[in-house]
Amino acid sequence: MGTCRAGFNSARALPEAIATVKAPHASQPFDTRDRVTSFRFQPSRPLTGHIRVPGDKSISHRSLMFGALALGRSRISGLLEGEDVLATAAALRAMGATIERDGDDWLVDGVGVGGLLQPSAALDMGNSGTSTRLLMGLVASHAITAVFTGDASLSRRPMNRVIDPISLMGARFEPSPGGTLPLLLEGIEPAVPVTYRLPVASAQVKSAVLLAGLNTPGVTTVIEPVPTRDHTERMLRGFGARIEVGKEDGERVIRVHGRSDLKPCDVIVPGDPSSAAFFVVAALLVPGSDLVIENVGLNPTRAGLIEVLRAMGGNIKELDQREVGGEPVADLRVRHSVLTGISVDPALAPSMIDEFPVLFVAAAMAEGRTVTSGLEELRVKESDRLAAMAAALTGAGAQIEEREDGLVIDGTGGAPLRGSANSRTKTHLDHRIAMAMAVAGLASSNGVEVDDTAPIATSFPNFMTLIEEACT
Ligand SMILES: O=C(O)C1=C[C@@H](OP(=O)(O)O)[C@@H](O)[C@H](O)C1
Ligand SMILES: C=C(OP(=O)(O)O)C(=O)O
Repeated sequence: MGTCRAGFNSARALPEAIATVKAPHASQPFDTRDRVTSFRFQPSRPLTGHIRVPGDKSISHRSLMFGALALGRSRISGLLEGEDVLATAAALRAMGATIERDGDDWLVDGVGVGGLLQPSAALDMGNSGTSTRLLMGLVASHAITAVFTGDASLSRRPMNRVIDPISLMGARFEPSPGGTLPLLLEGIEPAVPVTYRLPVASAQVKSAVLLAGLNTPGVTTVIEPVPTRDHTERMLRGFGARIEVGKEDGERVIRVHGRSDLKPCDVIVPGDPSSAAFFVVAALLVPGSDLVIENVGLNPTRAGLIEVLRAMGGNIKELDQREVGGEPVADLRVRHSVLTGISVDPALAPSMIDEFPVLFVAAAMAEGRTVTSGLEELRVKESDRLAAMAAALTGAGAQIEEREDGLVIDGTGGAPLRGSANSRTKTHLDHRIAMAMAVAGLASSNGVEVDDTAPIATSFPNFMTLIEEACT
């Protein structure tokens, strides 16, 4: 097993190791527990004008990670300065990378593939599954030991999906019961290359294995039966990694050749389609709206929501289609539309996995029934998003049936939601629940109370400001 540099004694039991290194939580900028803020989202005027949502979260995490592994200086424009991405930045700094703001850009001075250093304290991942799982992959093929901690939501999420493949590569884990955080990871150098077929459609698991492969001699292969977001593949190519993507027997196969240098890059991060989604649905639902959301990333592995909303009758036009930083981008013009319920093809789920909470809001005001299925993954996000949205929308006056793998929603036919005045959405530390129900409030007749808006800052720090901008 891997040799341990100074800092951790890998033979020590996990709780003791964590007690020694645990970062003081209250001082972390991404800890939401001390600043619970409830807010009542009131019926809105039409959404109009032009807005710009912040940078893509997935691309922002990856630009910091790949910049940290490159030899030299990368410049990132449009980085999302949300708490999740800042957790990634803090962890990479703790492992030797230099990451600083430079005007509106961010500069990353990398340590080279294989050059990450032993962190001297636990890596606090806050609320961020992407930070945790991708960084576990990076640490796995270095001779370092790290403890990963997170908030109450992240500490409930399953990590065995990453522990399993990374253990095959030789890394050793001491997770908390059920394969959760806090966990200790003892990396190994050299790790063993594997061929791994993903048992679950997850870009985080795919990326964790590929990132472990970067510092592993030989070829690490991931077989992806169901395609998921492909930012890791696209960006690694941009950073000069030796990576091949092909199709074999109908499945995507990705091969990364380890131990080759990454070159620094200038990355331009497009606007996040998962953040734009809240404004797309708000503009579709609030009568009189005509809103342009500029610079939205429309990578086909992320654009499922737009396809579904159009199939429901949503008036969404792509203006000025172009390429930004290797990703398709357009400005979206969205006009109020009367939506019709549909049966959502479960094959589309990976391309809109984070957008279901707000799709459920759209469905709650559509004409007729919307049926969703194949969504078991939503139960292991920041919250159980099927249960949380079923409860929240029922409180807001919608007709919902919760099934094991999806929701069935009977819409109002365009009429605003009319919840009881004292019902309150429970967000369960989940930014997407908070924002989806904010949209429900804008389209309601008497408002929707959200119990805790603090988690919104994990992915969309200026959400409230943009609502004001679009609604006035
Ligand atoms: O790779 C990524 O950047 C992400 C992958 C998705 O998670 P899964 O891989 O768990 O589906 C998504 O829900 C998350 O917000 C970001
Ligand atoms: C699931 C999400 O993020 P993560 O897995 O990074 O916490 C999300 O942003 O909706």
